Amino acid sequence: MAMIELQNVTKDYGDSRGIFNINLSIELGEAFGFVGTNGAGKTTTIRHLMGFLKPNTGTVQIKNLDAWQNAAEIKQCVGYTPGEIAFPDVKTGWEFIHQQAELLQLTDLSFANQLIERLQLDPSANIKRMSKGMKQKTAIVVALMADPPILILDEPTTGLDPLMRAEFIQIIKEEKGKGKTIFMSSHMFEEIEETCDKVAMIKEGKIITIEAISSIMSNEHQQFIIEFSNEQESTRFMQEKLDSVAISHTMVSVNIENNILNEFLAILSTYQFDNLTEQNHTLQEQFYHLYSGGQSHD
Ligand SMILES: Nc1ncnc2c1ncn2[C@@H]1O[C@H](COP(=O)(O)OP(=O)(O)OP(=O)(O)O)[C@@H](O)[C@H]1O
Repeated sequence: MAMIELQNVTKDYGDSRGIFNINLSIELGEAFGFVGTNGAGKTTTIRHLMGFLKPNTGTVQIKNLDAWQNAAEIKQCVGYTPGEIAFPDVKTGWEFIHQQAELLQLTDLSFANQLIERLQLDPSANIKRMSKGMKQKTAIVVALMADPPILILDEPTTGLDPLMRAEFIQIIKEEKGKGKTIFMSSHMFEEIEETCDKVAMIKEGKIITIEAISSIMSNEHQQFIIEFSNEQESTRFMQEKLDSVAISHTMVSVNIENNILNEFLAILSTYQFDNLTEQNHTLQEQFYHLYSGGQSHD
């Protein structure tokens, strides 16, 4: 069952800015990562999920409810951290936490207290004087404290130091273990690798790939960087029917399925090259490959 579903969603801000024909489906209990460069369209997509934006075309649904029309109802079952945290007019972290608890009709703050302790947050601090990391921690506590079945997190670890980021990852793993459906954008590839089942990459407002993390990390394909002896050789190699991307005038990144490895090596032996290195299978490597290659997933 899809808990979060976007079908053909477009929000066109003009000048090729916005999001275009977005299709995403996040199943019950799935942790789904969302990555892309600055301005790629992550926050715009997430704001549609929260019913803050109405799409020009297409449908956005959470638990089969229209995200725009049923925004109030949806908020009761979604924990959300915004990309840009702006607190209402409250003095302290505690005041904000209590105010949000009241809105959620939450009387038991024991989980909030556990999170506060684990994230080493001092909620008595003046909210206006809080550092970016402290504000982020406060937003995380509020998003998670009512134990909602769906978490929508827009770059939740921005501003957290490495220790706190590790603690956050642990918390998210535990939330996933409870069966939560999680949609999380991030610039941190490792945290998506560690927590998510699937990842979608967005580039210039369009989804360029959706893949299982396990398949990205698997050894079904290999990624090589070849440094050719000169530009002519690299240009000639780019004509081969292989999944290649030029990194520089003489360097090429190539994705090779294991079953054509021998064929690839035979082809390569007809070229002059100075260096051949195998890359690790990581989300970061996949991201660079697709971003420079510009594959589309319409
Ligand atoms: N209200 C708006 N009016 C006009 N353009 C907008 C508006 N909101 C966003 N955009 C543009 O839409 C594009 C996508 O922006 P968005 O904030 O969704 O990107 P992002 O992937 O979240 O980026 P970042 O990683 O920097 O947070 C950008 O080109 C942005 O300038």
